[in-house]
Amino acid sequence: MTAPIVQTRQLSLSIGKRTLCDQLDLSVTAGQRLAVLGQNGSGKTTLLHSLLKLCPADASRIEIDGRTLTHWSRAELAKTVGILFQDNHDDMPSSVHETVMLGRLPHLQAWRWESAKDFALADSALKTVGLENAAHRDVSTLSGGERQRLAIASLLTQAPRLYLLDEPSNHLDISFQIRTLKLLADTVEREGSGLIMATHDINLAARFCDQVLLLFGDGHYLLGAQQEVLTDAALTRAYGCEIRHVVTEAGRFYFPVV
Ligand SMILES: Nc1ncnc2c1ncn2[C@@H]1O[C@H](COP(=O)(O)OP(=O)(O)OP(=O)(O)O)[C@@H](O)[C@H]1O
Repeated sequence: MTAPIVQTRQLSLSIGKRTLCDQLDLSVTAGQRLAVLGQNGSGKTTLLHSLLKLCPADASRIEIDGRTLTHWSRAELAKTVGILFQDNHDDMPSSVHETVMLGRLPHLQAWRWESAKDFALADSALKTVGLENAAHRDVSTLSGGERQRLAIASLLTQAPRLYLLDEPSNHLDISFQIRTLKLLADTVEREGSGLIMATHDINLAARFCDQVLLLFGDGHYLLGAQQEVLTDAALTRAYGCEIRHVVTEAGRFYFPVV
């Protein structure tokens, strides 16, 4: 069996006195995609951030490439783990091209400028997300969806071994949601990297992820193959509203019953 890229061993996450998840054993191997689902405030972002030492958690219970997080420096983590934050605030004036080049920053050796390969990766990532004609524009002039695509291009330029995505479909229209998630899923499969995405979209999770972690917000969770976890009963319990599914020629679709 392939060694996990990321693994947690009995990881518990709490905020104040509230337990978000209790004794979580998750693992993502090369090519795997895990969706994290749950109500607002159930702990999805906290889990993603804990895997990158961005919030307090017991780092000795998290392993990246077989090494506990306690032994990873920030610089090493920046080369290996890439994160798409839920909200991208670009307060600094910079161009689209400068922003996408930031993805190469962790890979640059001290006192070395970007190489032709770095520029080629950035150009290719911009083209992939359809922003090649906006390279010289200031980021502040981009629409919300274009900013999200730029953030994804930066992540592709970083080419991490583990992709952590917090609401990757935010701001994207329905066509770009599908295109972007297909692109990320294909990238992960081709590069043998791993992906964990927090999302509110059960249908995107079902379509693009093979595993699902469903958080109930009280420390309990379900983790497993997506068909096993994404049952109407489990989703209804997790979201506190009735959820059902239909099976169509295009696949399984989930919807809330009003
Ligand atoms: N620094 C903090 N101080 C106090 N409470 C916090 C802090 N960070 C997170 N929380 C709380 O922890 C809980 C989990 O937050 P988290 O952002 O992980 O949820 P989420 O599942 O990603 O939510 P959403 O779907 O709304 O993005 C929330 O109730 C949040 O208010």
